[in-house]
Amino acid sequence: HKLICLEVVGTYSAEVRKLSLRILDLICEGLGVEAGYFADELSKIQGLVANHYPSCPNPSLVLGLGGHCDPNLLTIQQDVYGLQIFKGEQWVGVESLPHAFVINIANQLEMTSNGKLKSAKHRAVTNSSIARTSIVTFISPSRECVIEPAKALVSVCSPPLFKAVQYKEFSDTYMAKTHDPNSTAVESYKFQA
Ligand SMILES: O=C(O)CCC(=O)C(=O)O
Ligand SMILES: [Fe+2]
Repeated sequence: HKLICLEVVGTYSAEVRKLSLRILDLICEGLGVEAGYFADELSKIQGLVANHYPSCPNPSLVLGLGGHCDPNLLTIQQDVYGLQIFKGEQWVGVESLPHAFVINIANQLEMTSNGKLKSAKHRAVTNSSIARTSIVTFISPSRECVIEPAKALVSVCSPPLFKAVQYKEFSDTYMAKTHDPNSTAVESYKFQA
């Protein structure tokens, strides 16, 4: 079983990587940033997480995973009902489409795009009848990578909104702020207006 699983995970991860790089190139095109901008250090690390949420007798009292934005660059997960995004000041369920992926913009896309893209706040709710497993891929910068707004998006009229920071420092700030209701890691690297 172990060997089969390794093979499946390997194939899945390689395909998800290709998809991610394609999506990132489309994002470059949309932003007006040179193709391949995210292809090296900014997307170097790929992580795979399986979250398992047992069924819960009282879903209104128990969240699967509390509201958060992901610290990495781009998150790709297979679509299973239970994911919600915070939109228009309320939690909205993500419609479940068979064979579709959900793509979440994460913190590093917000900072590199100079705020043009916003990290999506999301959470997972539990369900009283069925258990749920979500398979989530995190595309992240290398720890040494310096994150800053892309030069192509910065000008006199559009000054940088975020300070440059090494991803390992950002990650430590993110961890330190996980239970801070008043500010986020991204906010701590914003230039004060
Ligand atoms: O299980 C889910 O649908 C959400 C998982 C998630 O947001 C995460 O692992 O960061
Ligand atoms: Fe997440």
